[in-house]
Amino acid sequence: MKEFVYNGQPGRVVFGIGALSRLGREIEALGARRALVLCTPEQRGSAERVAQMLGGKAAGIFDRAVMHVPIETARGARELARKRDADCAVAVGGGSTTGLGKAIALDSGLPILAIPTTYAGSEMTPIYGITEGGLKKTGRDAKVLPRTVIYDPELTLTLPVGLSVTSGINAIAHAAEGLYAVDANPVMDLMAEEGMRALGAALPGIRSNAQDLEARSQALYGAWLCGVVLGNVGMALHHKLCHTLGGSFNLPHAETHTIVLPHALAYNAQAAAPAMQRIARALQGDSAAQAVYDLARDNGAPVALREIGMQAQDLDRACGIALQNQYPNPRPLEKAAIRQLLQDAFEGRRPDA
Ligand SMILES: NC(=O)C1=CN([C@@H]2O[C@H](COP(=O)(O)OP(=O)(O)OC[C@H]3O[C@@H](n4cnc5c(N)ncnc54)[C@H](O)[C@@H]3O)[C@@H](O)[C@H]2O)C=CC1
Ligand SMILES: O=C(O)/C=C\C(=O)CC(=O)O
Repeated sequence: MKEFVYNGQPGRVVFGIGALSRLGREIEALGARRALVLCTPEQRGSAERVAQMLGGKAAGIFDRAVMHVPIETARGARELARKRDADCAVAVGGGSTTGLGKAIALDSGLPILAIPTTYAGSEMTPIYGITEGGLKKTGRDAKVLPRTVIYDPELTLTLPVGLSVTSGINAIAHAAEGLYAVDANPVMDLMAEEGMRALGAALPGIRSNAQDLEARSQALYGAWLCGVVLGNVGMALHHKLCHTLGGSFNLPHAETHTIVLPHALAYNAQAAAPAMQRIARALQGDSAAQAVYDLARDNGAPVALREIGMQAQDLDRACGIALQNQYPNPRPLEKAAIRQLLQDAFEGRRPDA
């Protein structure tokens, strides 16, 4: 076995159908008295329910979370937290809402209680992202890691099937790249494989019945494990490509991950063979790249960048940006091969192996 370093990350997880009912006790355990509730405009109803459960401990609702945390939104939320004398942020929603909570925590150190409603996994990471002047900056800081996470599968029943599938594959991407990360370790490998297995089994169940609570529970459990992997080890080519396509071409986050992952895995297939075997085993396929592609296609997800708004004339520029500030990757980044990868993803070709 290779030498490795494992950093345990503090954080309390409460998991189960109906777990939201424990909110009051969890706020008390954090020692909080005034919690600011965060959400997207679309999830205002869930935030109101949460605020009602908090009763006198609710410091208000900030309902302007959007993707990639624009600095103006972060400033608005920080200002409201100060005005209302909040000593805790409760983020109810997906990665955008958790990300807003992180922007507050980064500034003030306020603890976050996260209630995830997608499979993005941000609640398990010390990674934050803030967008200013059209540029998204990401970083790691222990103080943005949520202190408590309540996973209640009932809250995911309303997540549309399409987004459930792509968000689940966003989570799978964290685990897949964690297996070939420069700082991979055997503990994260176990979580990565189990997380992918749970999601790979759950997504077809959700597709056939979005109200299937057992499938929803499996998916959320898988998302948790995959999020832990993202929070513990570094990411590689796939995440770099998705950050390029999302950040510079405004492509939707989960869909972009879903489309790019098979091609990033095909690119790394020879250089990271043991990781590929584990991914294929977890998803019950013969090849990692094809198994991810089939999971997306067979469950109605987009498989081509051109389906989600990418323009053919932007592929050269995307390739150029992806080659700058490279993340460590098992196979060196070769310009012609990366350009071909983007072409394949643009057209939605099923990888050969
Ligand atoms: N820092 C980190 O570790 C990570 C950050 N992210 C960030 O998170 C953002 C993407 O987060 P996502 O969760 O993919 O999307 P999101 O949080 O933007 O949610 C997408 C849409 O789905 C709605 N929604 C969420 N849960 C729902 C539910 N249960 N029922 C009905 N509607 C629901 C939201 O209101 C929103 O309109 C990106 O900005 C990405 O960069 C994603 C993963 C990890
Ligand atoms: O952009 C961020 O907030 C940081 C990480 C991610 O979005 C992870 C991902 O690409 O899913």
